[in-house]
Parts: sequence; C-alpha cells; structure tokens
Amino acid sequence: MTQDATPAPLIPATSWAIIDSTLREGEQFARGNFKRDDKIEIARALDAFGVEFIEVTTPMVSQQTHDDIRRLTSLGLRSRFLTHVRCTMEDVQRAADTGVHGLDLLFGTSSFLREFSHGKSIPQIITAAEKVIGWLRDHHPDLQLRFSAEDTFRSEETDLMAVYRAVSDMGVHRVGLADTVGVATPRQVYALVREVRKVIAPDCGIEFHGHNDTGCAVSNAYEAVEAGATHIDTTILGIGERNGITPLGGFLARMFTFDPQGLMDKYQLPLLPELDNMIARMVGLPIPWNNYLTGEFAYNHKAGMHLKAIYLNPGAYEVIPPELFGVGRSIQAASKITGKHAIAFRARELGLHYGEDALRRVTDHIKALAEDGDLDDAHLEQVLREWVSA
Ligand SMILES: CC(=O)SCCNC(=O)CCNC(=O)[C@H](O)C(C)(C)COP(=O)(O)OP(=O)(O)OC[C@H]1O[C@@H](n2cnc3c(N)ncnc32)[C@H](O)[C@@H]1OP(=O)(O)O
Ligand SMILES: O=C(O)CCC(=O)C(=O)O
Ligand SMILES: [Mg+2]
Repeated sequence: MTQDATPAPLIPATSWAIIDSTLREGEQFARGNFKRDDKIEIARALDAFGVEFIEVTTPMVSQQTHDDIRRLTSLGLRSRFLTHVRCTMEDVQRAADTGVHGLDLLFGTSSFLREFSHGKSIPQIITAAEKVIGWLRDHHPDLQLRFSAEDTFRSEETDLMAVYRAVSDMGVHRVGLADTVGVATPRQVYALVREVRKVIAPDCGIEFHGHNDTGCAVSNAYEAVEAGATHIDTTILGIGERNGITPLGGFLARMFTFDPQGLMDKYQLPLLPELDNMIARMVGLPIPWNNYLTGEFAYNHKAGMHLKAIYLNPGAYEVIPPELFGVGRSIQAASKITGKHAIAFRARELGLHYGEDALRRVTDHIKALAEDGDLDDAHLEQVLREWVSA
C-alpha cells in the first residue's frame, strides 16, 4: 500500500442495501394507516433519498391495497418494490401481477408460531415453500424471491438450517432472519448470520429484520451486517408493530461511522429530516426529542467543558457532522453549567470583548441567574451588552 492510499472503509456501504418497510411494517404501527396519496408521497420521498428497496403490504389486504401497489409500481421510481406475502399459492398469484420487482415470502418457524399461528410442521413448511417457489420460478422467473423464517430467534437452530438450506437450494435470491419479538442480542445475531451463511448458496443474500422491544434494533442490524448480511429492513422513524423496528436514521447514523463517503455516495442524506417530518406528520406524532440525528436535541450542546471544545472544533463532541444530514446544532451557552470559554465565545460573536476578570464576573453572574432557569439567547445578549462596560 502506498503511503497516501485511503484505507478501505471498515464496513463498506456497498456491502449492504436498505429495504425500507415503512409501507409494510409501518402500516402495522398503531397510527399507521396510509391512504393512496400518502403511499405515493412516501414512495417518492424514499426514492429521492435513494433507498434500494421499498417493501409494501400484501395485496391480500384488500382490492384497494392491490390497486395501490399497482399504482406505486407504475410511478417509474428507481427504488425496487417488494411485496410481503404469506407462503400460499393464493397470495403469490395475487401478488405476481402487481408489477413488483420481488416477493418477500415468510413462514413462522418457532414453536409459538407453528402452534398458534399457522399450525404447520417444519417439513410441511418446506413442502409449502417448494410448491410456491417452484410455481413462481416457472411462471415469474424475473421476480426476485426472498424466504424468511419468521420469529427466527425463538426457532430451533436445526429447524432453521433445514429451512434455509432447502429454500436456498430452491433458488431464492435472499433468506431472511427476523427478530419478530425483539428478543435477540447483538452477539446472537452475529453468530446466527454466520451459521446461515454456511448453509446457503454463496450468491444468496441475507436479510435482517429486527424489532426494538429490548432496545437492540440498531445494534442487531449492525451486527447482522458485520456478520455478512446484505439487506437490512428499516422504517422511517422506526414505526412498526408495538414499538417498531430498526429506524432508517438510526441505522444510517450507525453505518455512517464506518464509511461516511460510501453513505454520501448512495443516499441523499440531507433529505433525512424531510422523511422523518413527513412520517411524524402522517402518524400525528412528534419526532422524539432524542431521535437519532433529527431529534430536537440531537445536536444540542450545553456543559461548559463541552462548549469550550465545541467552539474550537465541533468534532470534539459530535461523531457525525449534522450538516451532512441536513440538520443544525444548537449551543446553549447560558445555563448554570456553562463556563467562561462559552461566554467569551458568545460575547466575541456579538463583537464584545471582556478582559479576564470581567469575563469571570459576567460568567458567574450568568450562572447565578440561570439557577432559576436557563437564559434564552436574547437574555444572554442583553446581559453581555450591559456588563461589558460595567
Ligand atoms: C410478523 C409480521 O409482521 S407478519 C406480517 C403481518 N402482515 C399482515 O398480517 C398483513 C395484513 N393482513 C391481512 O390483511 C390479513 O391478516 C390477511 C388478508 C393476510 C389474512 O386474513 P384472514 O384470512 O382473515 O386470516 P387471519 O388474518 O385472521 O389469520 C391469518 C391466517 O394466515 C395464516 N398464516 C400465517 N402465517 C402464514 C404464512 N407464513 N404462510 C401461510 N399462511 C400463514 C394463518 O394460519 C391464518 O390462516 P387460517 O385462517 O387458515 O388459520
Ligand atoms: O418477513 C420478515 O422477514 C419479517 C416479518 C416481520 O415483520 C417480523 O417478523 O417482524
Ligand atoms: Mg416486523
């Protein structure tokens, strides 16, 4: 390697793709009920952002949903549409004429779902998959096929390997691991992805879908990629069943740290706030204050020790430059936990210059005033102007 060669990114952004499921998993969110115009707006926004795949709800929901999918697939977007269907002839025949690029098939493999959802044994699941996948390959060879073992992380490993090996042999393009109840730990995800990789064809992709019940949805998606997963399911703001799945913004924040340029090449990152605001508006809820990247306080800096460094170099306390994701930072200089450096910087911005003693005095005065509540910027400016000549 020559001395000035750029080191290869730790996890290149070209090694994985996003399947955004706001239009499928997102419709399973408590407040998710998208009308046709909403669906079109969401799809266009995701396409403009650059996500590789958009997953939509099964056309089995209703004639309206079926027609909506046809409308979406006729928009001429670059993002590829996938529809999420049960492993039955009825579902796939209905889905095959919607103009989608691929079908995301699933079958629950845990004892919970085998007993309480569909009632099928593992051999019966494999037989059903054979029939459905065989028909699809014969009649719709252009469709990209994925087969997922729903509730993967509460399924027996021997059952999973039997299913994944079988569907890979049947020629699916991707297998899916789904942490349906959000129980998996990052280490389990990593280990299982590595095991699955051993039993499927080398060119078969691996998709991960992770719920956030125990707060691991982003970490688990990251571990999946580190272990070799090729596709990650996200939704805008993480909306989905219960408390949702891996959020698009959170996943991108995580992956940005490994390959910033790769992410900037693939996605229009400054559009992220528009996506988050759009979904917040449609579901009638605010963006959470602590949301990754776009939360109101995601880039708020307050403590004196932080502010000294932030003024000199924001990278001292920011891992991702906010402007790359279209957001700004806020500096809260007038609180009781502020310090002289922050006050001096703010004063200089206002064209005011304090000597050392005066700076200490005005800083202590501001800290004392703020014991009763932080000062807003106008109040800070007023104090700084009054005290400069005092
Ligand atoms: C973890 C997940 O998020 S999975 C995705 C969930 N998505 C959805 O449910 C999509 C929206 N769903 C719907 O509109 C409806 O549930 C429909 C149209 C799919 C089915 O409606 P209904 O026929 O009224 O059945 P209902 O929803 O009550 O029950 C689910 C049926 O699917 C069957 N089923 C569940 N999983 C599968 C599967 N992977 N493959 C085949 N059949 C399945 C169940 O056995 C049950 O069928 P049964 O009536 O023969 O016992
Ligand atoms: O099809 C899949 O892989 C995921 C389905 C799903 O939403 C889940 O298991 O939570
Ligand atoms: Mg889900």
